[in-house]
Amino acid sequence: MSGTMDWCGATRIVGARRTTALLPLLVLVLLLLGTTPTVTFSDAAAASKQQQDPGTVSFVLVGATGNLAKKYLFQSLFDVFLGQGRDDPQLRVYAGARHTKDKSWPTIQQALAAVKCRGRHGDTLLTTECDQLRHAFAEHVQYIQLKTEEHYAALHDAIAKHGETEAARVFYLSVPPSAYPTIAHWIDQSCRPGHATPLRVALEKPFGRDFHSARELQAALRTSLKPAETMLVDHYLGKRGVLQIAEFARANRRFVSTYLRRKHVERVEIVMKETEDCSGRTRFFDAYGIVRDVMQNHLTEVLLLLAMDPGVPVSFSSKMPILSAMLPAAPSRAVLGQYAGYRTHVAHDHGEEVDTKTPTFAGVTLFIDTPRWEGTPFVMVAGKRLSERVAFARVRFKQDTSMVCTTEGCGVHQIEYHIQGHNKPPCITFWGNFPELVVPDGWSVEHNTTAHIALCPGEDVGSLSPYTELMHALVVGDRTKFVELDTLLRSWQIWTPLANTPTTPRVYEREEDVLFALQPNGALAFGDGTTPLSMMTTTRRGHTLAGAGGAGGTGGEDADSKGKYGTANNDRQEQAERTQQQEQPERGRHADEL
Ligand SMILES: O=P(O)(O)OC[C@H]1O[C@@H](O)[C@H](O)[C@@H](O)[C@@H]1O
Repeated sequence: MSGTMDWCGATRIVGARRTTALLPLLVLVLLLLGTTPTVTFSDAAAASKQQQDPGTVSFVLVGATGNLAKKYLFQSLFDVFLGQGRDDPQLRVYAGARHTKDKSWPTIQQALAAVKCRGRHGDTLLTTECDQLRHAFAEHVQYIQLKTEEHYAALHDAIAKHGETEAARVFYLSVPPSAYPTIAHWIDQSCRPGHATPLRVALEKPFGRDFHSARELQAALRTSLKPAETMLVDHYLGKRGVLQIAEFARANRRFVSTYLRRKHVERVEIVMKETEDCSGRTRFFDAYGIVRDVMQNHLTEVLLLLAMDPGVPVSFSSKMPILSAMLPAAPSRAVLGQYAGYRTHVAHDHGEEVDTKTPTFAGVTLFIDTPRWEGTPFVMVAGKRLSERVAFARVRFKQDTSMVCTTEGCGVHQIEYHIQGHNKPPCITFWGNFPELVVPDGWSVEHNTTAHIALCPGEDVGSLSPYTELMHALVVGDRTKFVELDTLLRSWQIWTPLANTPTTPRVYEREEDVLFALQPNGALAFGDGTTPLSMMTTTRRGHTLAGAGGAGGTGGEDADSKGKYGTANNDRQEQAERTQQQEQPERGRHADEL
């Protein structure tokens, strides 16, 4: 049920009840118009047969002995398995790797034995019940060697042998991207399902390292797979904190389209800070750098969700107009840094000194040339070995905007979309005098002081980890949580000018060394290490963008302060604890690093 909330926090229930009341009227109108579809006996029989047999989803995990599979994919498949109802297609998992079964199977068995019962369907189970389910899941997993085309043909036969109605055939390629074209070719030639069964092939990042390499990879795949058959994974699209952006906008279309636009917004900040360094993974990282590693993909997706028209569903058609209107990321509007010690890590991983200029930190201003956003800076910040692990997006409003000023004056007025960090569940926090907000279905309202309010998404089935969300989406065929090849290419077009321009990054010992300021023309400039400048601070008051006015960076401080979640009920507390567990950073999670 939706509710609207005025600024003082009074919630009035609207929406759902009104829709229910209108239903009989709608049916009557349809009947009078004669538009009700006629259901024949055979349709009904077919429908009921279909209802009885939802079929089986064949889920082929290619690279099943790799890190990603061990750490995330088997667990997420188990989460999906636990959440399945009687009407859902059953899951049959084919775990594939290049070696023979006797070599690979022990690793897979270990991964299967380690899966946990968690989430709404798992948390309340007794140990014995969980053991039984783990066992039942393992029964649904079978090993298949996948090294040659013949192996793919054998897989095809093995699937057919079960004689089940195949609801979908899914391949998850957790292998180095250089192997994608060959595997896609083998799938196309020897392991395609019948015409009635959809084929979905999920591909991990990195997909290219610039526009040209991504286009080449796309062309190589297009000879084997149709665009509708490829689903590009960006695990940020499975994060609760990212999913909430579009959910909020959907329920608050009027608010978003009225106030989240250049007239009111001073700037938008998208920040992802990590405490981890790159030691042990510079063989991958040094060839990519922070811009390619997280900005071109994760943070661009967050930007798109914030900037897109709230009235349309998340899809190619909602993202592409924004991407098409984005100006290329220009070196003149960027600051780049490299943490001190990075070269030592590279030398250690490569076994020799390398004169590397790869950035491990970047701040970049982007502009979207549309009537809604023209001239509004979207400032992205990402970096390794910084002071805290946190990710958020923040909309800062102009100080002269009446809608964000109260009779007491204009303080800091902003909306912060918390994605992760600070051991807090994802919520959207509002500072300022905002007009009516709609509380989306299943969300809760958290009050702190009269000045702050947060809308928090409820816990959804499948929202345990981003990979669970994505696995579920793959099984049901929900493309909205994946990246389309064409939008990816456009994103590379935007980022390639910056990613491919040689630069000398500023070496930083501490985060203070890379604080920067936004100039009126959108350019960014580093400070001298003592002047408080940056918007990337979430925990300290007083750090502000030069020239932006007002105290910056108050979001985290207030949200962290005592009492913010002090009234939280147990559910939310548990959710925070789970968030904490998930927030342990992972190293080398992607296919390239297996
Ligand atoms: O924020 P998360 O979920 O830990 O993801 C961040 C990671 O995302 C990956 O895509 C990058 O390759 C890593 O460098 C980065 O650390």
